Amino acid sequence: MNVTVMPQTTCAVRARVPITLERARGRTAELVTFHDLPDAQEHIACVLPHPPGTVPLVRMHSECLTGDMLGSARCDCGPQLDEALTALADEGGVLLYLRQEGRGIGLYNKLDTYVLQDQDIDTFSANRLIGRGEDERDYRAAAAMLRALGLHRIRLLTNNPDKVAQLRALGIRVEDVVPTGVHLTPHNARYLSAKAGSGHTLALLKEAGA
Ligand SMILES: Nc1nc2c(ncn2[C@@H]2O[C@H](COP(=O)(O)OP(=O)(O)OP(=O)(O)O)[C@@H](O)[C@H]2O)c(=O)[nH]1
Ligand SMILES: [Zn+2]
Repeated sequence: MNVTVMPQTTCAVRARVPITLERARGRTAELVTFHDLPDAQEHIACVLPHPPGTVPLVRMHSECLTGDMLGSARCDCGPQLDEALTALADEGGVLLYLRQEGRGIGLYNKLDTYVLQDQDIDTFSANRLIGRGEDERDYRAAAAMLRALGLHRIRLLTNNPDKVAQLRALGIRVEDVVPTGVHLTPHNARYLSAKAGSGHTLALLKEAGA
């Protein structure tokens, strides 16, 4: 094994592990692990080199086991992850894969809300009905990871204005916001519609008539 793990007491890079990713056009990325992240979760950064002197593209992707791994059609997470990996393969940048399953409520709770959503309750109201917040995520760990990677200026790939606002409040210079695509299908139309209603910039969704 050729991985050096360096002891640290503040949030810092712990190790960089090269890995070839079929979902990133077969490019080799560095998977970066960290010491002392604020929420003690095992978040990772997936780094693809960007041209020196340019502001890197960053995607903060919240874990969705059902969408990212199983290809669930209920949400747009899987296509968004593929879109991000393809863009990062093309121009370089960083994917922060954040262990914030179910917008922070966890996998089992998310699956419980699916049962409610099948009774015509939207994704945000369903969270409230099980006693949780509509969106429990914060991006302190993401900001710490970016700092540990030496990235203070970024372009952020998202349709979620809250991610931009939180990162800026945490001292990261978000110089540009790059919209993600609108991966609309008959299965996720209600989900995307609820996201648009909660402030996500999904203008194309309206054009698509959902
Ligand atoms: N609680 C809950 N979480 C969900 C549901 N569907 C997907 N998620 C989670 O939502 C997170 C992704 O958040 P989204 O609201 O889809 O998108 P976003 O990350 O806020 O915004 P973008 O950066 O534009 O993609 C992931 O952690 C998913 O696990 C759902 O129905 N209920
Ligand atoms: Zn999802």
